[in-house]
Amino acid sequence: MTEQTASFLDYVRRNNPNEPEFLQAVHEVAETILPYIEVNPKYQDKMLLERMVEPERTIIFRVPWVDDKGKIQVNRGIRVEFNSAIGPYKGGLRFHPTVNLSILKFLGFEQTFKNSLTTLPLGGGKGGSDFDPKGKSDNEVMRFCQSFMNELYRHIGESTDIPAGDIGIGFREIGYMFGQYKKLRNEFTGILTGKGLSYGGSLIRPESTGYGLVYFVRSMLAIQDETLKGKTISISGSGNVAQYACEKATEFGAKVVTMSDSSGYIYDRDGIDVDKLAFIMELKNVKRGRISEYAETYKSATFHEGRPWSVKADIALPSATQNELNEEEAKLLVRNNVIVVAEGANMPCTPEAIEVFQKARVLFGPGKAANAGGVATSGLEMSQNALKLSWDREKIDGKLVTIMEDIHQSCVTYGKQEDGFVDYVKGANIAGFVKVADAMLSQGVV
Ligand SMILES: NC(=O)C1=CN([C@@H]2O[C@H](COP(=O)(O)OP(=O)(O)OC[C@H]3O[C@@H](n4cnc5c(N)ncnc54)[C@H](OP(=O)(O)O)[C@@H]3O)[C@@H](O)[C@H]2O)C=CC1
Ligand SMILES: O=C(O)CCC(=O)C(=O)O
Repeated sequence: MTEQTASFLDYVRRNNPNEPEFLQAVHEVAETILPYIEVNPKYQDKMLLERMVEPERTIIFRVPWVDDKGKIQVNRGIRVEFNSAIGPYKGGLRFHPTVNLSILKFLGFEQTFKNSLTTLPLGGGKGGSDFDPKGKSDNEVMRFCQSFMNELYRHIGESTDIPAGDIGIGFREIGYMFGQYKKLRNEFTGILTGKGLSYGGSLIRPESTGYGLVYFVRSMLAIQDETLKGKTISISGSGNVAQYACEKATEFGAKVVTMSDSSGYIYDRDGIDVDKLAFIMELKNVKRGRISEYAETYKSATFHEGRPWSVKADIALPSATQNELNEEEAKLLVRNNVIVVAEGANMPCTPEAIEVFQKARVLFGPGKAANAGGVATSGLEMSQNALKLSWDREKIDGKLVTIMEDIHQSCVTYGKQEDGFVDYVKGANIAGFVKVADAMLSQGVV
């Protein structure tokens, strides 16, 4: 680490004590952006990174609700409106007991760069609550979502801030929040993305993060003259991103052998085919069950505690949560000859794990590039809402493919080393930074 980076990180640490995830995300960006600023006079002495690490606004609020026993419960709601230089704040909401300011700030900071990479006019934001939807009845989830929106509605709008889903939020939660917003404002506008098709949602949005991830991996492999056909893939998570990454990878001829949840992972030596994936979708999205039930149903599969990274695979797609793949697990993957690791989740690999991959010359796709297909398709949902029309699947999927290929090209442009190896971390950070920085310079000190 250079002296300049160390001193910048000291400054960020002092201003944001007890926020380890936020500091981790800033560290990764600072290591590539500060040297870039150093050789680009246009960006010097403008305090650009200092401004970018400070959210434009953070809203913290009480979310009281009544459970099915008539008892009053209280959770905390947060929305971090990080950066609006290139468009209105855009980013998901997460409902999970681990949610805190550090996690939402790391997500909002990353989102700013990711949204810039999509080429769409989207600023960065993130929000959520420490509410745990797991084990709650539909009515409890509805009452919580309504209470959450009772405060959030003041701060969002189709040209201001447009939240969406993330961990713990699917169609059900988006629907309840949309309904409450409409009731409070008496207006039908696209203030959330990831909506149901019957009230302004977009085709392909549910599939887009997982599909986009696989399109990105296809581009990474293509520059090595490789394809997905016949590759073995290890995926973590069994939620939205993991499910559709599995679907598209299988369609492209790969064999997905693992999926997981917070209780452990399943290994299916024959691969998770279309029918088995349909079982997982029903299990996770409708029955809200545990992944271990897969191994009770399919003889080719076994259930294990822990995480799937000891399983031999050509490609690893961590798609559950932050810091779910550490240095030791990275070494295991490298020992098993992994050739590509691409992040479906946000920051799933620890900095030490990333170093292991890069030293071993494993192609490593950071989340802000590899999982940008979700927010990009949210941008397409916003366009359709503004135009008051709906595009068909082919059109949206075609745009998603183009966006992911463009993001990949931006990473290559800014990240290709002299020996031809592509440092996707550097490429994604610089490409994301340049557009936001240029807009901030044009708009003055605001
Ligand atoms: N949805 C989207 O469009 C996008 C999502 N992402 C990122 O992708 C990741 C997954 O999101 P998504 O699929 O939407 O979320 P879901 O809620 O649909 O699924 C999350 C999955 O991760 C597992 N998980 C959550 N926390 C942990 C944990 N601490 N340890 C192990 N497993 C865990 C869950 O298991 P369990 O059921 O046991 O909790 C579940 O299988 C997140 O990092 C999110 O930020 C990134 C871009 C867009
Ligand atoms: O679609 C969106 O706005 C949110 C996507 C998201 O939260 C993410 O990219 O991490």
